Amino acid sequence: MDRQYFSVKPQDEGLFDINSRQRVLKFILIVSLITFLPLSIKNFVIGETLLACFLVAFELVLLIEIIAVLRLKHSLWRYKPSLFFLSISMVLTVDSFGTLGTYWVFPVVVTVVFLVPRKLALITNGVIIVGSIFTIIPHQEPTVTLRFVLALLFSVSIAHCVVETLRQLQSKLSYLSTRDSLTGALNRHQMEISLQAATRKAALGQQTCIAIIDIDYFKKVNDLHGHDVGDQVIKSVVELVNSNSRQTDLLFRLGGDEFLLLFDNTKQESALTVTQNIRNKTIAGLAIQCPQIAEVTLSIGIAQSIANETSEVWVKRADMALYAAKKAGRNQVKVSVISEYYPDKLVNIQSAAK
Ligand SMILES: Nc1nc2c(ncn2[C@@H]2O[C@H](COP(=O)(O)OP(=O)(O)OP(=O)(O)O)[C@@H](O)[C@H]2O)c(=O)[nH]1
Repeated sequence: MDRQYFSVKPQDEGLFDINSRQRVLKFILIVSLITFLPLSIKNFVIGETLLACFLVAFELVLLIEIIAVLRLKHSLWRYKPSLFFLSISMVLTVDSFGTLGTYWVFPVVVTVVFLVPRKLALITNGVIIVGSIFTIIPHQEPTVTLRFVLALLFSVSIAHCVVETLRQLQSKLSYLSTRDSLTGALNRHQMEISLQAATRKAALGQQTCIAIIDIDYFKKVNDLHGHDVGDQVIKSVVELVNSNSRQTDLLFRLGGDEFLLLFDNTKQESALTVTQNIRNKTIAGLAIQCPQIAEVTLSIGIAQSIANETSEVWVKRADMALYAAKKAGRNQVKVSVISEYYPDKLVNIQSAAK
């Protein structure tokens, strides 16, 4: 169950999440100012004007990009211009200073592997490595150039292996820390984050819905057939909900046999159709996957978002609709309708089609 929201392609991203990335970016900015700014001034003074200009351009673009990330929380150009100026600066450094210039290439290519998303790192390092090999040839004996090439490839390969291992570990950890281990549904912490985001969107006028889904008389399933069959029923319900909702809808396990489905930008009528469909398919679907279970049904409570409502109240309304569905005899969907006296008379529970 790789829902779009959480398949943020960690493998393709830089190694750091947005919070640690902010700390790393500040550090990079300080280090690059301390190292590259004096270098640019020195190159202006000794007459290496082209190299000095590229270093200044790199510093400037990086400065703008990092400030944008820190302030706006997103990158302006995904670091492409700064990486372009950096790669050209490296090639020009080797061209101007020969072997001395190659000393800069090693830390730069390794840093690029660690900090830049995989594809961009490959392109940047490709330009730096190929460019510096061609420019070092006139400065060096072929055997020395060969050593330089081998040492460079060795450094990049080792860095690449380490980063790939870390990315895979990061990806596994991120999966484990966001999911419920039995069903693979997202956990409560993720639910709080997603509901906060949804309420912010609701405040801006985008309406969406949540549905709380609960298996009816689930205790009896455990009591009659055992805990393992109970687990299988829970997993089957999750599979059914996932296969009957969109990739952009998110399913969270609230606990036990209760789940919350957050619809992406969906009106109440559509949420009702989807949940009715899930409810209808549950009985047939479970009969195939858990043949020992005669019948398992679902009760569902739906609530549409309201501008400036807290996520707690929104969930509470869905929960009240679910309670009404249980009270009305189970195996049905109920929708929470806002009374005109909201929030004093919080909700009316309106019966939906059985
Ligand atoms: N097999 C299994 N059972 C669980 C799990 N988590 C909670 N339960 C059981 O699920 C049952 C939940 O029952 P309730 O929701 O309180 O009640 P119910 O029998 O479903 O009845 P209604 O919800 O009122 O229709 C309890 O017996 C829990 O012990 C789990 O991970 N696996």
